[in-house]
Amino acid sequence: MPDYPESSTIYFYAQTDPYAEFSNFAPYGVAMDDIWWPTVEHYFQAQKFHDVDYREQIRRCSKPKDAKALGMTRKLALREDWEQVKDQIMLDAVRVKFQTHPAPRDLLLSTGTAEIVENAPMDAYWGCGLDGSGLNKLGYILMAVRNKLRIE
Ligand SMILES: Nc1nc(O)c(N)c(N[C@@H]2O[C@H](COP(=O)(O)O)[C@@H](O)[C@H]2O)n1
Repeated sequence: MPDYPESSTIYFYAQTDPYAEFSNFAPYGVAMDDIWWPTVEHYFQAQKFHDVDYREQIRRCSKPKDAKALGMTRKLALREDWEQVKDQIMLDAVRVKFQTHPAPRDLLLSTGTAEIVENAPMDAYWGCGLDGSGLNKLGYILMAVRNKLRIE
């Protein structure tokens, strides 16, 4: 594994690009409260809703992009506390993913102290957005999980 100088930045996004393992769309399942979710994306999108049947419909999607599409619907009400809980939900699921699967964990640890950025053009909250000025919340979560894995 290469070493990364402290100043380098690692970008990830599509499943065909380097570091695709860092994406929530990557095929690494997570067990959350004894339920298995095919990807972090499936779990995250389902948590937007209280409706148990709809959550299960999302869990059963064959592709993460389909899970995301179901999560984007506003035909069903979002849980009222979503804005307050979504960061913690994401952190918990991403942490479980990297605790569960050695391949993405080893890749994450190999990045040293490099900055990690989700290069998502349409997402200025979890990613850096079109002009790079987005909040990159998922990148910060990955860096926090990396720190935690190091001390575990
Ligand atoms: N691969 C991919 N495609 C997109 O279109 C995306 N927006 C993302 N980013 C991920 O989307 C999730 C956030 O969804 P919400 O907008 O909050 O419903 C989150 O997993 C981002 O990492 N990725």
